Amino acid sequence: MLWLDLGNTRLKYWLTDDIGQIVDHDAKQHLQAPAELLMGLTDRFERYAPDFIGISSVLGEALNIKVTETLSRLNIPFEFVHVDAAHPLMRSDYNDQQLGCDRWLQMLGAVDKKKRQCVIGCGTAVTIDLIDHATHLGGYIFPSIYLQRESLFSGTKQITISNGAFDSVGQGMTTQDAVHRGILLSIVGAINEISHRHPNFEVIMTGGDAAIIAQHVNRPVRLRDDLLLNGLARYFDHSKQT
Ligand SMILES: Nc1ncnc2c1ncn2[C@@H]1O[C@H](COP(=O)(O)OP(=O)(O)OP(=O)(O)O)[C@@H](O)[C@H]1O
Ligand SMILES: CC(C)(CO)[C@@H](O)C(=O)NCCC(=O)O
Ligand SMILES: [K+]
Repeated sequence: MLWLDLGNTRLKYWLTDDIGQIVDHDAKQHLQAPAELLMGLTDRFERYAPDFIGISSVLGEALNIKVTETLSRLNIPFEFVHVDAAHPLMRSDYNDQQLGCDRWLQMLGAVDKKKRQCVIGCGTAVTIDLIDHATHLGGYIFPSIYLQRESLFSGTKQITISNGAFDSVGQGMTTQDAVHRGILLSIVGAINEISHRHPNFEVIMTGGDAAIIAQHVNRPVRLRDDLLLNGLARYFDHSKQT
């Protein structure tokens, strides 16, 4: 199988064998040209001769059409995930026309009907979602630490910070520190507040920035890097059976 995650910043792919083991995986910036990037990867994909391609995309109709055109040339069946708010593994009252499928798949990959869970995705946006015994209760969306820094940079004259490390939530004494620490605190503080309001929820974090953020969260955090892939496998396994 070939699994694709078309995110706002990066395209990720996983090639898995018959027993679900990952045989190849990569993540690449697509610079809003995912179809062109996929074209360059087709040789690699064809070498493994996957029998199916499952796709998560949050890129919108126009780019999805281009991706469809590119994938059609491979002569391998493929399918885009559609959010199903009444999925047997997890129901949701969130507006299913709006819920991002990466966000939904991360939850589907994590959901456990015996638990209360808080699933946090740390990509281009940070998403925080609450799930109570396999019912999605809704959530929050924040700009990532990098998007927040870019917005300060572009919206002010005196803040010219465009790089540096996000490594502390203590107050800063320089612009550099105040910016990085303020931004990191906005996300860490929100997570701490949400987990304070929902004390019995297991906190699960995934995505490129999860480790940076998790360090400062004052609750035990389970870091997982397989949630979206697991969600894709669960989604297509179920759709094959029905
Ligand atoms: N402006 C930036 N400068 C440096 N690194 C960035 C910037 N924007 C994003 N990143 C990196 O991108 C990664 C984002 O995490 P992740 O891989 O989960 O999401 P993504 O692939 O970028 O987002 P999406 O899935 O929405 O495309 C992080 O590792 C972060 O360090
Ligand atoms: C929130 C992001 C950007 C996270 O990648 C994506 O899931 C998305 O575009 N969602 C649509 C908005 C929503 O989930 O309500
Ligand atoms: K947008």
